[in-house]
Amino acid sequence: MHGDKEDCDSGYPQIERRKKLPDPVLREKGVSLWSLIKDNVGKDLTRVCLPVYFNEPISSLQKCFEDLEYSDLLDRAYKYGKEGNSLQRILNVAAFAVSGYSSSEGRHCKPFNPLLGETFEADYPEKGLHFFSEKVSHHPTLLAFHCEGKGWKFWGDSNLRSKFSGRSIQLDPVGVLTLEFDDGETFQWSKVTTNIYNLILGQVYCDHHGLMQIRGNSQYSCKLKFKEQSIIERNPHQVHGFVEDHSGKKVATLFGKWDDSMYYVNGEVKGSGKPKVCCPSEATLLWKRNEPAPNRTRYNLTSFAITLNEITPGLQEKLPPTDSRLRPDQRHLENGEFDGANSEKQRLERRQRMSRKLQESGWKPRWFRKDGNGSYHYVGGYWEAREQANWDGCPDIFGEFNEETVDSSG
Ligand SMILES: CC(C)CCC[C@@H](C)[C@H]1CC[C@H]2[C@@H]3CC=C4C[C@@H](O)CC[C@]4(C)[C@H]3CC[C@]12C
Repeated sequence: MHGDKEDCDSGYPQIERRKKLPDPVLREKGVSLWSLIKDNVGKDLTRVCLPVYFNEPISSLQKCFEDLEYSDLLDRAYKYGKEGNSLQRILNVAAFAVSGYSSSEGRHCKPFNPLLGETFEADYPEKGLHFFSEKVSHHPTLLAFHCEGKGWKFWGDSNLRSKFSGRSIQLDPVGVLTLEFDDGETFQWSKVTTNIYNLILGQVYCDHHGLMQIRGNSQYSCKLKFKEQSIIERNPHQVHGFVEDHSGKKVATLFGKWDDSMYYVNGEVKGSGKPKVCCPSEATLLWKRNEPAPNRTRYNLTSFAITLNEITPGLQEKLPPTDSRLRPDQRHLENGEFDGANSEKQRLERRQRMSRKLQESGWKPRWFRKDGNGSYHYVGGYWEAREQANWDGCPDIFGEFNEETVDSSG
């Protein structure tokens, strides 16, 4: 296996990960989404209680890590910047910011809404990555994450504002994502608007639109436009934008599709969408989406997403009691044990209703702190605690709860 040796990053252990989800124990019975939605019009989408039929077997803490599938773009951006190539750095950062959307294509299930204090760790030495996320607030629903890669750190918190508008649900992400390279260069951007269509008839799907601005202390900034789909759109999912220098001069043009690939050409190329001169043969490829998973299920998870809820050999003993992988309803769903999944989900949701009280009585996240601007920062210590298998102060959030501690008004 001579080639393999060269491909893998020397020094990083390879972890054998699964290629498919477990085969379901039972067949699932369908449920009408509309019959459930019509009773919930105007409510916060993240808090609507739906049967597990509408869930995919990963939590939003895990889904957050899906945005890092193409983290090698950041490794590349770090190397380029270190060699003094600031333009290549921002081009790769921009491609990374778009690449996170590719996993949403073909997905139509809702991730599990984590319980307050639930966490998720992803130790991917084969990618040179350490990722950690925690649900830091239940009202409003807030997640925070912190990730370290080869030469960079990436962090942020995610909150969604949702609006139901008859034809679709609109999700507006609130908050900024920050990327900091070890040489001190930083970039910040926010995610664009996501719409979910076909809630009433047909297959549910999502689309993304809006302007993404990537800025920081670099000499370059980048503007990317995610084009809103229209009924007559023959070429959906388009992203188009420019890298600009301090004076506002366009030094490179980016174009592509969030579910497929991104390219660039030097200089300014006018015309939005797919400019004629910008056929891929004259442009340079920055990012191309991985092949879809060969063993696709109804959930349409990517090969990368399939690995997120797996408990690889030796991992169970290392996890804190709050990790998403230990959440029983999600595990049941993954195994195709739908009755168990539904009853456990109901039990945990009942339990979750005491979170508001918990939060009001001064509950604080274990691994993140809120700063003056209301954004969350990792306080550190998770991987150190894991090293010592010391999970003091990590509550048993998935177990039975004591009825007396719950407000009977719910
Ligand atoms: C009502 C239910 C059954 C419909 C299922 C809707 C699916 C398509 C929804 C539910 C939650 C949604 C995700 C929620 C949050 C984000 C973060 C955002 O920055 C990009 C889109 C993304 C990743 C959404 C994609 C679409 C999504 C997966």
